[in-house]
Amino acid sequence: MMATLILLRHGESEWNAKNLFTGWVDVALTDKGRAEAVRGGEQLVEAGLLPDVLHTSLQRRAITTAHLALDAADRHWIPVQRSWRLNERHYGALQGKDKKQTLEEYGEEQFMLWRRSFDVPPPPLSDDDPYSQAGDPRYADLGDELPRTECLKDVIARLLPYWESAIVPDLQAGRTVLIAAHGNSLRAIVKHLDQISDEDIAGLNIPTGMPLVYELDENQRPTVAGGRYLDPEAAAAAAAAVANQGK
Ligand SMILES: O=C(O)[C@@H](CO)OP(=O)(O)O
Repeated sequence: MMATLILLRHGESEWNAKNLFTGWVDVALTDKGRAEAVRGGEQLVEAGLLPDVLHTSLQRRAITTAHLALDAADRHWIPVQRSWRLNERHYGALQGKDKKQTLEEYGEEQFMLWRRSFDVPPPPLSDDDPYSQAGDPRYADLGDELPRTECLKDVIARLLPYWESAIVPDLQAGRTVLIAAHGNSLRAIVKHLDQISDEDIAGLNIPTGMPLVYELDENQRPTVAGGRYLDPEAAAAAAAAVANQGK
């Protein structure tokens, strides 16, 4: 069965505004981020796209964004499933670090390897770091699976089991599925959907608070590669700004 998938990165967070690496640190939305989320919901209504089910990460910025967007669309009541597998990429020892300072300290090549390479994770975050998630009750069930750092390849490996077991069944039932998640967990989904190479995915950036819509065939393959943003010009400008963070 054909189905519609809507990918929504959270609105601007407090650490997006401060230009800090965030990863699994559970920061809130800024006022601008909250407004982006509401606007995202209004865009869904304008496009006639009404989600039937919601999937989110376990992180506040995605959960709040989904709530604000769905509330604006009068769809706040739809069923929701949350999973750590949709969380942002764990940014290891970079969590809490300033992006511009990191670029200056380590140089552009290393900075971009950590930020956008497919398989080079940042150094791991120690469990006694103030920005560690060790001991966070929401991840208590993960045990040894709790990441201390991740590259995009790691994100895809932990996300795909959830994609297959929780999201694909909703798509197969013909539901309109909203996934509210994060820059790098959504890059992982887009890479999978559009079969983007390990090299080319480095150039793909996802803006905050802008719905990206895919029509999927019965095998969950996009009918149009890359999907479509509901406001393509604004999305292109915002994605370019994400690409240039740190500069
Ligand atoms: O800090 C992060 O967690 C992510 C998303 O905000 O940043 P980046 O775009 O640099 O991967």
